[in-house]
Amino acid sequence: MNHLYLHCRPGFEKECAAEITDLANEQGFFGYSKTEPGSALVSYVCHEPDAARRLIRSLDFASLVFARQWLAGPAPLEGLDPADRLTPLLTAARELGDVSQWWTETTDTNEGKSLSALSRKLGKLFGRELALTPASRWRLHLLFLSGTSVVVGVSPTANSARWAMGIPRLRQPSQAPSRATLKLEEAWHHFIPAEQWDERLRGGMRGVDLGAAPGGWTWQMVRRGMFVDAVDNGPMDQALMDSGQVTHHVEDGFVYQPKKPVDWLVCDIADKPARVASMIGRWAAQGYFREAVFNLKLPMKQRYLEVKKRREFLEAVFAEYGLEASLAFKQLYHDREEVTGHIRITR
Ligand SMILES: C[S@@+](CC[C@H](N)C(=O)[O-])C[C@H]1O[C@@H](n2cnc3c(N)ncnc32)[C@H](O)[C@@H]1O
Repeated sequence: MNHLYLHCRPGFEKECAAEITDLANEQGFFGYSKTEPGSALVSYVCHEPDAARRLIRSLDFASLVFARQWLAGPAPLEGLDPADRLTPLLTAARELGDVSQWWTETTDTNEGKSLSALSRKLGKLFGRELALTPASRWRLHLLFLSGTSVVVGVSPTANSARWAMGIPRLRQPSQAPSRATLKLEEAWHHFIPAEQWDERLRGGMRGVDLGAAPGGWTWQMVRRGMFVDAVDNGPMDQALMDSGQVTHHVEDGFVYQPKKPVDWLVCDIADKPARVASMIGRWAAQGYFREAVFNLKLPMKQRYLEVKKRREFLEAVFAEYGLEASLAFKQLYHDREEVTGHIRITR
């Protein structure tokens, strides 16, 4: 197996391909990326015949910005006979060794949506035949590219997204003041392990939300029992203000300073990525927060390079101020022309 397949947001294939090529090369894996604009899928084909499984183990999935999910496998099975697709799928799956679970997937495209009924139907039949090994650290993916072409691959359960296609099934909470609320919820799911939520998203914590109106992100913090300073010239949702846990500051988020350090800084201001990163860097240098989630709106061109530059900038700030911090970026499912950053200061 020499293919590494990466799901991404449609329209971001170029970024996803550039990123995997760089990261694979850094680890000494050589190959080439294949993709089509709008396909929501990138294949990185390793020159060495059996390298994909080693590659998916040596890279840290969390370090990829533009990949939502990934799997390693051989070239796609093509020309499947609609009269019996199951037999070749099972044969290909068994060749990949023990797995503890399996998923059917499509790409995140209209074509993918049109295949979801078929993939579910075949998946049911497949699941009855495939024996699982609960102790295995591998998961099987059946990625339907068309009715007759399927990728059969595997991903390490501990080094991949927790959701099929990397798409979390989050429900829009009916009381939340905006749809943007799901961006912060997804960010927390992505960046904070479930078993650490009670410690890192605790009631009584203090948060600042820059660019808060109408309050979708503030609402998430309030729901966790936090007290929030919400900074925005625009109006905040009244029911949220009635919670008594929110103070609205009608101020410029780039100028606002907290009176005391806070546990959480979140920022959803749509502005130049360099301006947002520089403000986040200043807050970090001054020790104003312990964890931060922020959005960087990406320009139309050089989006991969832009994220790289912002990462380097923030890492330079951490080094200059002697901060121990983890920094990660991800283009989340609920992100559009943007990526979400996360910082955790550990010392
Ligand atoms: C995408 S909306 C935020 C949505 C919010 N996160 C939610 O979940 O409801 C961006 C907000 O940033 C605010 N904004 C833009 N520039 C700002 C600035 N310099 N300071 C503070 N807020 C700003 C806008 O008024 C707008 O309400």
